[in-house]
Amino acid sequence: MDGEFVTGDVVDPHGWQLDRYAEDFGTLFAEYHDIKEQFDRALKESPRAGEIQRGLATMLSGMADVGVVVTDGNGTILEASPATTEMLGHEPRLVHGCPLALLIAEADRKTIADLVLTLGREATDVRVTSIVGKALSGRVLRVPDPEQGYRITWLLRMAEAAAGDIGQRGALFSQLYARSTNGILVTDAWGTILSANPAFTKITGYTEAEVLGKTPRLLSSGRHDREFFDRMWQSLAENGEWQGEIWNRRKNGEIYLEWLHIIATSVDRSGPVDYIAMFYDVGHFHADRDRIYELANHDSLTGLPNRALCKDRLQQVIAQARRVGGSVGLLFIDLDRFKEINDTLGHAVGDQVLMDFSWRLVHAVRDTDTAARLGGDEFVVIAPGLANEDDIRVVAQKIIDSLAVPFVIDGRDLYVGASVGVAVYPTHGDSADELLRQADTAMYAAKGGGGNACHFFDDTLERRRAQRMDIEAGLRRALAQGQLRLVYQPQVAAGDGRLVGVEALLRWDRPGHGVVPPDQFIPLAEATGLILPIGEWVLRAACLQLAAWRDAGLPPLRMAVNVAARQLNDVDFVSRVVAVLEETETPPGNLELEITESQLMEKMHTGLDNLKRLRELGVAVAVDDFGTGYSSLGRVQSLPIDRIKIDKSFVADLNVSGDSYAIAHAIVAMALALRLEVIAEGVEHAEQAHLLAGIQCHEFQGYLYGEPQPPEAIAAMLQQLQKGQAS
Ligand SMILES: Nc1nc2c(ncn2[C@@H]2O[C@H](COP(=O)(O)O[C@H]3[C@@H](O)[C@H](n4cnc5c(=O)[nH]c(N)nc54)O[C@@H]3COP(=O)(O)O)[C@@H](O)[C@H]2O)c(=O)[nH]1
Repeated sequence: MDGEFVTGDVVDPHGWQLDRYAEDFGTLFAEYHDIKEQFDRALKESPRAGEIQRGLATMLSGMADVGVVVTDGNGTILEASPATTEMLGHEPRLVHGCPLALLIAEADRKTIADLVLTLGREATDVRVTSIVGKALSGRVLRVPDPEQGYRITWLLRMAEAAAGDIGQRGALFSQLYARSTNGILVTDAWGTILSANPAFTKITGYTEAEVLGKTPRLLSSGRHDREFFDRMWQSLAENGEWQGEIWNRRKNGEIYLEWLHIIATSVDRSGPVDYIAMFYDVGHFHADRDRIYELANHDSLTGLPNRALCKDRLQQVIAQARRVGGSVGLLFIDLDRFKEINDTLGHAVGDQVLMDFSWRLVHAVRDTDTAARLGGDEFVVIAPGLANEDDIRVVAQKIIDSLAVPFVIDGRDLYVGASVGVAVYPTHGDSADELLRQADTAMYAAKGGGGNACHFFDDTLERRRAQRMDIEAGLRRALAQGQLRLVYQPQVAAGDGRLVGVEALLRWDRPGHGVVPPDQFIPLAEATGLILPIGEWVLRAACLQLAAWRDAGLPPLRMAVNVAARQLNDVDFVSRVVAVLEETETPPGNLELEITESQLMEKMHTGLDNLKRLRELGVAVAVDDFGTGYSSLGRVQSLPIDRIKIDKSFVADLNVSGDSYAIAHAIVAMALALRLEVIAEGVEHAEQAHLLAGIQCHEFQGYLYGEPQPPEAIAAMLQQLQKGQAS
């Protein structure tokens, strides 16, 4: 009867209907029941059925720690006691009809098979590991059976922990298995779930009991196609493992993403393998990752792509254009007067303007274009396929026009403009960096022309940009290497030509370039912010010079120092000036700050506030280049100033019947009315001085009285003055 079940079905213990051991648990369960029913029927039909059942029942009852498994001569399980559940990973009723070898770990299956084939009448000791990793030790008995030839009774016990290291390690692994936050699932070679740990339940919502005997397919989300699983199985077959992200479905229907690592446990690839699947829910990692990606690639204020993503997109569209011989238009946008808004109304208002503008920008361009914020008030638009100058100008004009309507923030109408620089791939550059640089250069040209305009890149701009960069780099070194110095131009009283003050004027002794005049580098220093350290250096150097003359016993002198807009609007300006005055022991009344009329015409809250505070401290304020900015009388009246400097352009062509004379006259009259002092600059000829004195101009400055000169020359003049006063 070997190999033949009582009903006539052929049951091979080593090839036990494996093809029927279907993946699907339902089928599997049905098969077990089929077999069990057949066995039960066979028992009922047997004349000794009652005796057998009674014997089994007696033997199996009350053996809580000893598992008893009865197999036929082929090793097919006929009966199993309740205690085997934990050892073999299945309830006794589920293992009926199953070859015992299949419930034993791969490595020990041969031991079981050999025992079944060779077992004599003597009891034999056995030590194996079950499929669910339980170390088992016990005794095997061959019991004669008149009907079946013989039966084999396996008396199994879980191996004691004291049995050695393996036991201890087993205990550790058990803990790991039970307490791991990773879900762990063990399946046999056919995917039947043999065990699942508590974390599995926590993640999927299924208890172990609910999944035992089923396949992992019950977790399927349906999101992966056949190729996905083909690749997984291929990797398992070739490498013995697979890992990756997989969408699965929880018991409550929710789909989630897990990181899954499957290991094939077979050492010997020739036989069937078991699989251990370990996984964890990576949903929250993904949420974090998405957030990190968002932060890394998008501007947090406007939500637009940031510089990094912009560059990435630009590289992509350039690569695409290169492949198909296409083009890419790049528009570099810088807001005009934005800084003023930021400085005067604060950053919250500035931020609102930037947010509103980004919205307008996105709506001014096509969906296929990318609008990005590079930082500050700099934006770009990447327009794939755009190369024609007219077409690009249309886009640029739309952007400029979008700003025609004011931003209404906190009930205030705020107007900003836009300077747009354009560079085109491949005409102006063939890399993202180059194109961005060229468009930036073109933007500067648009801004230099007064703003609210579009300018295309050309080679002249590139040369000018290179020059600018050269000056900027040189200027940084100049400050550090002491290449800056001050010269001083006399200011004299109109009545007697007495020296009353000097204007400190900056010079840069640039190695290899000679003396660089300030108007060649001050605008750049302002644009780059270098004016702040440079301006502070000038202020300190001028005050130190005053101290040196004072220490030399020379009479006190007014020192006029030019202040750039950026300095004046710096919130720390007052404290910096005060610190220098204290440090150099300069009386505030000896210092005069020169600001241009155009600076005063700008709406500068911080700047005006700074001036007021400094005047309260005793520092004088003069308005430079007066007459060029068309200030109204009312405006001048409200300003915290002491002196007006008539611009040298009016002085240059002064004659009694000319416009300049009329303007100079009006300026002096206004100044006198407002009780302001007046100094005329650029006085080169005695005739000019004569005419200016005639209209009651108080002081003169110009080549007629002395060019800007080194401190020693001024010291000599002061000595003369001293002598004159003494005699
Ligand atoms: N922010 C700062 N600006 C500064 C500083 N030092 C100078 N400057 C500004 O640079 C501009 C050019 O200055 P500079 O080349 O020194 O020219 C000055 C005089 O040399 C020139 N001048 C004086 N008298 C005459 C004259 O009779 N004829 C004539 N053609 N030129 C003359 O005028 C310049 C002084 O101008 P102003 O300041 O307006 O009184 C100039 O705008 C400087 O302000 C600095 O440290 N910081």
